[in-house]
Amino acid sequence: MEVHNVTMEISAVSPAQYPVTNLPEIALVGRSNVGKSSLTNTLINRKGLARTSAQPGKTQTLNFYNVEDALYFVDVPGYGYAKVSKKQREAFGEMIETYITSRAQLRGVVSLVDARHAPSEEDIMMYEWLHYYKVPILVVATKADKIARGKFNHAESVIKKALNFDSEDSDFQFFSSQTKYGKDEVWQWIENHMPNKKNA
Ligand SMILES: Nc1nc2c(ncn2[C@@H]2O[C@H](COP(=O)(O)OP(=O)(O)OP(=O)(O)O)[C@@H](O)[C@H]2O)c(=O)[nH]1
Ligand SMILES: [Mg+2]
Repeated sequence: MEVHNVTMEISAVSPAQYPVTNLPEIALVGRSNVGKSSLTNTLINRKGLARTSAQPGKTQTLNFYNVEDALYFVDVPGYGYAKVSKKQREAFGEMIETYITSRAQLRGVVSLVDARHAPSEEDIMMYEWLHYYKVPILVVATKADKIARGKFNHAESVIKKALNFDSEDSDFQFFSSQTKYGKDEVWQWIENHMPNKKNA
């Protein structure tokens, strides 16, 4: 998709604040600092629309980015950030769970993991949980610029094995917001999950 117009439309913590539209939505989930906001910026060709930071825990609400009035990207707070209080972590968990289980126009979830490491317990739980709710999942192994191409196959099999990856309803893609590797493929996946996709 050629993206010209993007606005950060709504910051929400509860369903009453979600945008009232029927546009399809794609959510981005993953550990804090894994690169969700960077992926958002890369996909929409903006350097700093989604706030990124070397400090984890930057994104604290569900941020709805209206892309070309065609869909929303929903940037979700990262999990697994130790410095967030237990209470806040529970509130984040509830916010994400409510969104994913109740949002009719959610078309798919991009679940980010770090290409360099085996998925964490929380990555595995997130994948199992999305899978349980039958949400289409694209596992994106990000920061791929930090590993050599020759290690891609190995890294992919480590990640898929740990996740107990089910290729029936999940896809996998390496990605780098630094080199833009995988950007077209991620867009293609998103477009394939739009209700009005062409050539369907
Ligand atoms: N080398 C490299 N660094 C990346 C990549 N993606 C993100 N980063 C860096 O990782 C850090 C965290 O990126 P963010 O996009 O803010 O991460 P986030 O997942 O949105 O984090 P939270 O909002 O805390 O959940 C930043 O310093 C980014 O510059 C990538 O593909 N390659
Ligand atoms: Mg973020």
